[in-house]
Amino acid sequence: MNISTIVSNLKDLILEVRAPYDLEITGVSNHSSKVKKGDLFICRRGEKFDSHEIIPEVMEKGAVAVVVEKEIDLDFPHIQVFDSRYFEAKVASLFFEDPWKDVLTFGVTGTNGKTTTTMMIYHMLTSLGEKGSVLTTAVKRILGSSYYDDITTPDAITILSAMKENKEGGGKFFALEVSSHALVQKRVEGVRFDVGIFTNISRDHLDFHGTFENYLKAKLHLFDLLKDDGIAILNESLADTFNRKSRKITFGTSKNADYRLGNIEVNWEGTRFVLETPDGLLRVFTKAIGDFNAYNAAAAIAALHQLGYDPKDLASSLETFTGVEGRFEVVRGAKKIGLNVVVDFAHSPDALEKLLKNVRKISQGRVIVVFGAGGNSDRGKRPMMSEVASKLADVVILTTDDPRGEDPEQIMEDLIKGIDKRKPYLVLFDRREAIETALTIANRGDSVVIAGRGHERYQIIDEEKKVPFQDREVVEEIIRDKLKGRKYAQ
Ligand SMILES: CC(=O)N[C@H]1[C@@H](OP(=O)(O)OP(=O)(O)OC[C@H]2O[C@@H](n3ccc(=O)[nH]c3=O)[C@H](O)[C@@H]2O)O[C@H](CO)[C@@H](O)[C@@H]1O[C@H](C)C(=O)N[C@@H](C)C(=O)N[C@H](CCC(=O)O)C(=O)O
Ligand SMILES: Nc1ncnc2c1ncn2[C@@H]1O[C@H](COP(=O)(O)OP(=O)(O)OP(=O)(O)O)[C@@H](O)[C@H]1O
Repeated sequence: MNISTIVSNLKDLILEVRAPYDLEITGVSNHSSKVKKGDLFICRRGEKFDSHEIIPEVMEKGAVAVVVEKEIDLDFPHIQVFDSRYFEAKVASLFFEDPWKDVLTFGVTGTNGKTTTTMMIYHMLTSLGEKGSVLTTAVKRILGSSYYDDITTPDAITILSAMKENKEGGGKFFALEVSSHALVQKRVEGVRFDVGIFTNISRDHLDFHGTFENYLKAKLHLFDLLKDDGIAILNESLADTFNRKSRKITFGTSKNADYRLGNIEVNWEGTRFVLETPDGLLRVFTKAIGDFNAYNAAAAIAALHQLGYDPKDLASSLETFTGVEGRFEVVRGAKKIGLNVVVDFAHSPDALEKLLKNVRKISQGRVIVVFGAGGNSDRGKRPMMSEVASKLADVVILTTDDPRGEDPEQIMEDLIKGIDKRKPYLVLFDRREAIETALTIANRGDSVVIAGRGHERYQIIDEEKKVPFQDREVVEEIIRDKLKGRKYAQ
C-alpha cells in the first residue's frame, strides 16, 4: 500500500501530508517495540507516554513514515491527522483489506458476561462445524492458535491483523469481546459488526468514564459500528436506551422480550432454562453454572438464531459448553476434602451479588467468600462489594487483589467501610493465607468462593510488577498439602 492510497481513502481524517505519494508501506505499528522495516508508525499521546517523542527511535528501527497528531517540525515522511487513534483504526482496516467484510463479526459489550457470551457464540459455531476466531479476556484464539494477553480488547492494529489472519485462513466468523475502554479509545472503530450484543450495565470503571452516563454512552457506541444490516441484541432493561436505525432484538424475562427466559434452574451440574424464541419454545442446558449464564446463553442464542441458525442445533451444541476458565469454576479436587470451592472473576458489586446468590442457592452448608479489590480503579465500588459480601456470605475474608500502584492498606480501608461489623469477617493481606484460612475454617459441605481474579495468572504489585499467582492453582496446592497432612474438613 502506498501513501497515495491512504490519502485517497482517508483524506477527511488528514490535516497535512508531507510524504512522497508513491512511498510504499509494508506494515503498520503503534508501539516502538513492534516496529518493522517498511512500517507506517502511528504516534499517540497516552496517559504515560507520548510516542511523538520517540520518532528518531522508530525511524532507526525501519519505519518509513509516521502519523502524527501534533504539529511538529520533522524532516521525515509524515502525515498529520486530527485524531491518531481514530486514524489508526481506519488505516489498519484499509491496510488489512477490511477483514470484517464477508465474515460474520460479533461484538459483545456489557458490564458482566461479555467473555462468557462471546465464548458461548464461539463454542456453538465451532460445534456446528464453522471455522473462526475469538478474542476475549480469558481466551484469545485465532483459528487454531491461542495466545495469552492481559488486555481484554486489543488495539486496532492487533484486532484487524487477527481478523485478516482469520479470513485468509478460511475463518467464517470472528467473535470479539469489546470493553468500554476499547470503545472510548477507538480500538474497534475500524471494524463493522454483523451483531452487537449489550449484556447488561451496572456500576464499574467510573474511574475511567467519570460518570455512569458516560459509561453507558461508551457501551452504546458499539451499535454505531454495526454493518448496514447489522443486528443489535440487548438486555430488555436497556431497550429504552437504544435509538438507532438498526434492527433491535431483546432478551429478558418479561413478556415483551423477543427472547423470553423462564424456569431457570441452577445446580452444581449446570444451568437449565426455557427460552421462548420467535420460532417456538426451546429447552436449554449448559454446564456453565449460574442463573446469569441463562441470560448470557439467551443473548448468544438470539444472535445466532437471528442469523439463521436452527435453535435446536444451537441448544444441543450449548449442552457441551462447560463455562470459561475462572468463571464459576468449580475446583474439582476440593470434593476430596468435602468442600465446594468456586473460583470466579466477579469484580463488580453486581457480579459479586449474582455469584454469591447463586452459590447460596445451591449450597447446603455455609458460604465463605475471599476477595479484595484492584488498585488504580474505581474506588467507589469497593465498599459496595463488601456490603454485598457481608449480606450474602456467612464469613467474609478480605484480602489483596491486584494493588497495582495503590497502597493495599488504602484499598483495604475502602473495603472495610462496607463490611457489616456484626458478622464474622477477617482481614488477611496475603492472598494465599486468606485462601488457606478459608479452606481451613470451612466445614464439610461448606462452599468457599474466591472472587475477583478468575483465570488471571499473576498479581500486579508496585505499579506493574507481576507476581505469579493463580487462584485455582493455589487452591489445588493447598488441598494437596491438606491431603498429605490429612487435615480434612470436619
Ligand atoms: C489506560 C488505558 O486504557 N491505556 C491503554 C492505552 O494506552 P496508552 O496509549 O495510553 O499508552 P501509553 O503507555 O501512555 O503510550 C502512549 C503511546 O506510546 C506508545 N509507546 C509507549 C511506550 C513505549 O515504550 N513505546 C511506545 O511506542 C504506545 O504504544 C502508545 O501508542 O492504549 C493501549 C493500546 O490500545 C492499551 O494497551 C492501554 O491499556 C492498558 C494496558 C490497560 O491496562 N487498559 C485497561 C484499563 C483496559 O483497557 N481494560 C479493558 C478491560 C476493562 C474491563 O472490562 O475490566 C481492556 O479492554 O482490557
Ligand atoms: N450476565 C451476567 N450478569 C451478571 N453477572 C454476570 C453475568 N455473566 C457473568 N457474570 C459474573 O461476572 C463474572 C465475569 O464474567 P465474564 O468474564 O463473562 O464477564 P466480563 O463482562 O467478560 O468481565 P470482564 O469485562 O471483567 O472481562 C462471572 O464470573 C460472573 O460472576
